[in-house]
Amino acid sequence: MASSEVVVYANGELLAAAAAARLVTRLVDLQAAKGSASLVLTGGGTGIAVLEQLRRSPARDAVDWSRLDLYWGDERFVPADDDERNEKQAREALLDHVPVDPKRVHAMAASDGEFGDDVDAAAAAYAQVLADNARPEDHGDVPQFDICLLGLGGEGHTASVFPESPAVYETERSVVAVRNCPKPPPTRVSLTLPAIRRSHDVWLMTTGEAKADAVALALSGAGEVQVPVAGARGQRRTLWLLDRTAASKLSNVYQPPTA
Ligand SMILES: O=C(O)[C@H](O)[C@@H](O)[C@H](O)[C@H](O)COP(=O)(O)O
Repeated sequence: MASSEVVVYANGELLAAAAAARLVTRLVDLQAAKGSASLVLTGGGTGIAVLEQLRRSPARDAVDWSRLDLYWGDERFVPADDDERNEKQAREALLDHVPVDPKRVHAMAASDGEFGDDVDAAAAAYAQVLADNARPEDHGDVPQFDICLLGLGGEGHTASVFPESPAVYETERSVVAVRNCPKPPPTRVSLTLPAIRRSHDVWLMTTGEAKADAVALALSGAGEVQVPVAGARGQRRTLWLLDRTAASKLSNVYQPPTA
């Protein structure tokens, strides 16, 4: 398993802008190499801020948006038009402004969608979407995502996988329903850690003092049951993109000058 890399930015604004620039370059390189790319989006303030910055980037349309496969790491199980939906926030921030191929945008079901309020059916259906999009070279029922973007919570959750929750113990399924989620809204659909680990690259992006303990625990070898983000590792690369406050409990990492 590759070691983690840490990059610290002076503040959250710079982190989001630099992560967006990094994403453009990586997607362009992937498309140059293999004609397409796959990206897993995340909810949360930092994840959406990166998409906002990507929309505003002068290099944005160097990406061939029509050859990008888009997935979500998790989704709030609420009506499609609810402002809490990660998909709605992603569309407003970026996807409605670029020419993505609708057939290649794989959103998780909403609670007023085809499965109604059956969140287990919604989770199973998304697992099937992943299986349907896995190729023989992926060796399993989950595509080998090129990049998986994730945020994290102060207690160590990532996607909607929380400490000591049923989801964190899941070793077989790629997607699960989450109930009584400590972070509202309470009902969600989430990739599991084994599914996240199918990614080539995992980029963990967060800001704020409140995340510093979880960052330090995850990077110092904490177990994934207590600190789920510690289990969010890429096959090839695990990249932590932090601002100075989120990195404040780390030693021997380069801290840039305050902007
Ligand atoms: O749907 C969600 O809520 C997210 O997927 C969640 O995992 C989020 O990324 C973290 O809670 C960080 O959120 P902030 O960046 O807003 O702190």
